[in-house]
Amino acid sequence: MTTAPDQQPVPTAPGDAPVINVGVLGARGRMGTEVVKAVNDAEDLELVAMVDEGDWLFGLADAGTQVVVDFTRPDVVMDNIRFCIDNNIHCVVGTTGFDEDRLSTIAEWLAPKPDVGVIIAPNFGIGALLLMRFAQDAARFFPSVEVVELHHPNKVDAPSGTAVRTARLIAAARREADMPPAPDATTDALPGARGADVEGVPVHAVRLAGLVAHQEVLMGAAGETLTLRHDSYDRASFMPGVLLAVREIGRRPGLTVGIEGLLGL
Ligand SMILES: NC(=O)C1=CN([C@@H]2O[C@H](COP(=O)(O)OP(=O)(O)OC[C@H]3O[C@@H](n4cnc5c(N)ncnc54)[C@H](O)[C@@H]3O)[C@@H](O)[C@H]2O)C=CC1
Ligand SMILES: O=C(O)C1=N[C@H](C(=O)O)C[C@H](O)C1
Repeated sequence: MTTAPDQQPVPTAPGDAPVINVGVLGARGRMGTEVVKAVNDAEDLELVAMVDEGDWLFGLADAGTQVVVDFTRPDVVMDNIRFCIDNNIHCVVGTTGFDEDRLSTIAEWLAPKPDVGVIIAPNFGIGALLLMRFAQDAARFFPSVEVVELHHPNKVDAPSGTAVRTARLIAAARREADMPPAPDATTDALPGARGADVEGVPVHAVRLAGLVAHQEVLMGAAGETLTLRHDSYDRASFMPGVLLAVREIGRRPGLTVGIEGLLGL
């Protein structure tokens, strides 16, 4: 403990840094449960609120939450972010479902709140982020590209947020290199057979018992292919990235998309 100027005791972490009060939204879900464990294990973080469906959001503010971690559902996450911004609570968001419209709306909400931060991260896994970077770098060398994401069967959205972001990054790299559309002579296909079209990159979603979160990027050129693959076998793989975002968000007001910048990638 240290003493603040108003003589209120302020808990401190080892090294005398102030402890960060964390609230978890979606605390009873697969990711939320893991975040609760990770926060409880971190000496510099204090778990002050666990909120799930049906609970009162004001519990977060009442508990003195400084940073919320949201792993809920695409259909409720915008309301949660709005609540956090209105209550001057930083928000680290792993929930999927963000398009340009949603990001612009959040930026508008943040405009009158220059001290509040929102980090939206399609994936907190270091390996997944590296895969995205490698795919971006390799994109201009291969005329053909397809993204395949593979997940547990309880996932509500498809394709995954990570796959959409990966495809968009690849598409941007291809545009920058003035590449033509990938060769594909298909004129006759059952609907869905060629996957979803994300800015010209086909994205395929597999749902399979036994899986957690996996992604492949397949690239092809004359006589060769390159396969990049990442596997999250356990949700613990996302926790270092989540905790990094929680610790950093106070220094990053405004809207941040992806944690690549926090990792120096
Ligand atoms: N960015 C990343 O690295 C990762 C993102 N995700 C994403 O996180 C989200 C959650 O994934 P899971 O934990 O697997 O789902 P889940 O279904 O296990 O958990 C979601 C939880 O949110 C709760 N919830 C629903 N509405 C709520 C509300 N209005 N307020 C508070 N809680 C509410 C549910 O009751 C449930 O406990 C998904 O969008 C998923 O794609 C998942 C893994 C990693
Ligand atoms: O629902 C999941 O499990 C995951 N969701 C995120 C996504 O949609 O990209 C991240 C990771 O793939 C796990």
